[in-house]
Amino acid sequence: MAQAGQTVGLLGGSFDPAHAGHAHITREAIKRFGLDFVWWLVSPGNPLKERGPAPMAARMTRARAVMDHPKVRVTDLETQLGTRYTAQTLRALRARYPTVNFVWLMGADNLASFHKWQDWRWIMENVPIGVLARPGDRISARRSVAAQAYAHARLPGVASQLLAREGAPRWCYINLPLSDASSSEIRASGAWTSG
Ligand SMILES: Nc1ncnc2c1ncn2[C@@H]1O[C@H](COP(=O)(O)OP(=O)(O)OP(=O)(O)O)[C@@H](O)[C@H]1O
Ligand SMILES: O=C(O)c1ccc[n+]([C@@H]2O[C@H](COP(=O)([O-])O)[C@@H](O)[C@H]2O)c1
Repeated sequence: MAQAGQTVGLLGGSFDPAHAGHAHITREAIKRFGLDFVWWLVSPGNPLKERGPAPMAARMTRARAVMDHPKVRVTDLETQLGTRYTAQTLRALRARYPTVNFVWLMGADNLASFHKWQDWRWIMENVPIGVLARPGDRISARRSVAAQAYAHARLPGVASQLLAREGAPRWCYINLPLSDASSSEIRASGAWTSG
């Protein structure tokens, strides 16, 4: 799926359902971080969420309809690898694709709670992280435990093109036109049947 030396952004999510906000941040990440590809990792289930998501097949089908782009692959890699926690997924992907430069991508809401993730310091130390602005979370994310603990590793937004090549620990917060799309709102509206 990728060749030696290429840069691949990983956007993990429940995608329950995928929406225009996911497509928007993916296109922005490709441009701003200069990525060769982005792989969407459609999660078997977020370890921190109690409610199970809609069936995998339905989420994959919807994700492919929302994100049709030559540089983006919608994958069930976490199901294939048997991993649920991001640190485990990243270890497994690095072992499987040792010559690919991975970048973890996430919305600002996830930086705000990143210090609750399993082995979050290992992730910071080993994989560059691109953080995409999201309405409501811009300030809390930049003041978060992870942002403060790794303030020294922050790459300014104007230098975002370097993120994938510079090596960890390195994270970069980018401002972008905001999208207020969210899966929970779509579920609450009744437009998507959850599992
Ligand atoms: N509108 C958005 N702007 C910026 N980032 C987003 C947006 N929507 C989702 N993301 C990011 O995309 C990734 C996957 O998101 P996820 O599948 O959890 O969707 P969600 O809309 O956040 O779902 P929920 O509302 O159920 O929490 C996360 O890193 C999340 O922060
Ligand atoms: O590894 C963890 O501890 C962890 C905790 C919460 C979320 N994640 C990952 O973050 C991504 C976004 O999750 P979600 O449920 O907000 O779509 C998805 O890939 C999850 O597996 C990972």
